[in-house]
Amino acid sequence: MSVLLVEDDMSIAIVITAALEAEGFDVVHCQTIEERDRLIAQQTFSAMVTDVMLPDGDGIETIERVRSLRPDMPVVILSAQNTLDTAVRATDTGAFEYFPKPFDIDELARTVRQAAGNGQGNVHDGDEPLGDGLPLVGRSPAMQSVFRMITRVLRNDLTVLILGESGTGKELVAEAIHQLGNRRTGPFVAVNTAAIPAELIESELFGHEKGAFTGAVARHEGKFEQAAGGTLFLDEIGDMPMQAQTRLLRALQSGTVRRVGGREEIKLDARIIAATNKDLEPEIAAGRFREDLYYRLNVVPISMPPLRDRPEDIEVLARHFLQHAANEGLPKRQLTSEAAELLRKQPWRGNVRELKNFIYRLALLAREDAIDVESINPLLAAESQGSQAGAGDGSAVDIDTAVSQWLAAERPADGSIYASAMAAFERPLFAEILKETGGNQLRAAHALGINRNTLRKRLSELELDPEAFARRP
Ligand SMILES: Nc1ncnc2c1ncn2[C@@H]1O[C@H](COP(=O)(O)OP(=O)(O)OP(=O)(O)O)[C@@H](O)[C@H]1O
Repeated sequence: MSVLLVEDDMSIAIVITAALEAEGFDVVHCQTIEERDRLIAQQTFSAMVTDVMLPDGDGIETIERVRSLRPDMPVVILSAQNTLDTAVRATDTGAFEYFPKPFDIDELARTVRQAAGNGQGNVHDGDEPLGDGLPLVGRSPAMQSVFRMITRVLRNDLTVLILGESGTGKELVAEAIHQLGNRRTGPFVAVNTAAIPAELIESELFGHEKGAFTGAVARHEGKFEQAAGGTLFLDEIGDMPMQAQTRLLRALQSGTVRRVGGREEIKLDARIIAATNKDLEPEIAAGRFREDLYYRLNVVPISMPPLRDRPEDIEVLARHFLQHAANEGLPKRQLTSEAAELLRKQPWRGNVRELKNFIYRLALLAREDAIDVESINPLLAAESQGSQAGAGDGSAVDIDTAVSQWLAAERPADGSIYASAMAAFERPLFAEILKETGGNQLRAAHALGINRNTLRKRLSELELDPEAFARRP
């Protein structure tokens, strides 16, 4: 069996040729689209392995020519542009498989064997319009497998369960599946099942009829109905109350929902994507999560790796967020490579969300257009102080304790408690922000979200001198 390899990077071509020959294939190698088209017209191959960026064009854009001559030849696409967009473009061509570079050569060889053995390459019909791509970035192998999983569920309605710590991008993945998938013309309805009071969750999800319970003054459409023709994203599924879990399971099993207090069976027409940051197996063992519901939801699991396990994504994410911040009107900043290295070394316990917030703050507060280590250090110091202050019970800063301690120690005369408390809070707050901005009042007012004149007035009332925070050269 022979395989056509289209790859202009000779070192990669040599490695792939050796691996495929070891699998028993004859490898015909060429470096351009022109040669590819000529060879395909002359000869039949069991499979083709092709790079995307070739000297005379794009290997994906021109794939139709290959398809029209050899519709049944499986195609394996290799790409150095590790974006979700490329993964989607590649799979939308009907490619048998897509491999982001760097890839595991043995896996590639196994895949080619499988593809050639199958004799048919079309996973998708290839006629689908392409999605717009989404700003989901990442170059780590872990994110590349997330992209591949996404591409596999775009042309079907399988239920997807997205697992991962808070801030790893679960909701963004759900949106990507919706926006790039078959249901993109329908609505995307997201429900945070943990944020709805237990007694309201059923009526939120399934709707209710007028008079179903006290307060049900009118008929209400549930989220399942609202998502008809589109996608229903059930977030924080691990925190769903038991009774609602039972109703959800029944809905998924029967493919219908019934409004609370209603008789009518409404056909379910939404793709379900669920997500949780909880490890569901211990929840099942503890009797807090229904095992049968878990199996219903866990048809295609996608695991979002924590950011600390994929430091190679930090720099691309940081640059991506700086660009976004600039698009939203913040100053356009560049990151020096030393600064990127420093960001890579941080633990980012809040994952991508924490990094994103940090980058936006940096974009706002940095004094120079080029963000270097000196601009980052003070902000990192402020972050770690913040997290130490809240380290006691692992929660955020305990403001309640601070208030009661302050009242116990400093309680002013009745009638002036509010003003004194506000001053007590404002003083360290303004000092902290001025420290971050090196005494720049304009930036501080921006960061605080208050008018510059208000800030100036309050500083003078509090007898805080912004000059005291100016950075010394
Ligand atoms: N790979 C990524 N590329 C670009 N932006 C990302 C990526 N991952 C996450 N983000 C951004 O980080 C933020 C947090 O992501 P998201 O809300 O999807 O996380 P989550 O896992 O659903 O969090 P939670 O469990 O707390 O709901 C969002 O603003 C999202 O746009």
